[in-house]
Amino acid sequence: MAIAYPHFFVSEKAKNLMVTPTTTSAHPTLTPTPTTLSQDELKKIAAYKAVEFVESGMVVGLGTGSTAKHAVDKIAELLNLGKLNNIVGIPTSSITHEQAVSLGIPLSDLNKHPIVDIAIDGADEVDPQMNLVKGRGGSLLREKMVEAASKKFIVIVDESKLVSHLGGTGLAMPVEIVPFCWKFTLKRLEMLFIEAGCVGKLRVVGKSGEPYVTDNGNYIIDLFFKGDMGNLKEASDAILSLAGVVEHGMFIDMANTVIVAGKLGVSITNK
Ligand SMILES: O=C(CO)[C@H](O)[C@H](O)COP(=O)(O)O
Repeated sequence: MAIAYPHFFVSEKAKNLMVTPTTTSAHPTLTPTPTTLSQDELKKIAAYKAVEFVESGMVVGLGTGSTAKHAVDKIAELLNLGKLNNIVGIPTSSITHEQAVSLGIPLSDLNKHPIVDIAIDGADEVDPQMNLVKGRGGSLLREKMVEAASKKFIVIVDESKLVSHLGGTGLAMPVEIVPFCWKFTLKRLEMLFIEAGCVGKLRVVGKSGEPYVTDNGNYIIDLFFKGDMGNLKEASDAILSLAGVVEHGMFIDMANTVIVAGKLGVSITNK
């Protein structure tokens, strides 16, 4: 269950950073009446705020999803206006690659740029310790590679993504696996969390029943928990210990900054 913001998560430090509806000068183009903001407008506010941290000459990890898309759009806009220069983007998925190419953002990869100055990406869940679930959009592996290589990883979310603990929403915790004998891997994943009533489902494309295939040619098993999956680090280690698992969608202790846009304003929390 998503936790209503700002009853938790917004630290005193973050509260001081909240942009109230009256501080229009801080966001001259981003402050319509807060009560009328849609979820997508909140995503855009968080994304635009994150782009303020991007400086000319930086190598920038470009996230994936409907929130990160706004950040990519904004970076392109600032490049076109000459307000940012010499940016190199490292896309975290083929879809973001396509978006960035269409907008004229110069791109590279981790082979050529192994150190990323800043990465900006959305998340599916954010807990009070700034741990994340990512990958409901299917790009968790490249996202994790790029974000692990980043000096600063900024997470951008609307307030609906805030949770008290990961996996407790009953929504999917994605695991990328190799296609070979995927049913066997699915069963082994379920067995790891049998006490938490874990059910795994192969992600499929629409109603076709065809497996969803990631940018890396793999499948995704979505894990659903009835109970608590327990200690995150232990859960992570257990999942990664299974042969056939490529990566999972828990991003533990990776985010440096979380920007949350909610009806009351924007909070920025740094680790
Ligand atoms: O992890 C992701 C994609 O793999 C996305 O960041 C996550 O799913 C959030 O997406 P959105 O911004 O559309 O809510």
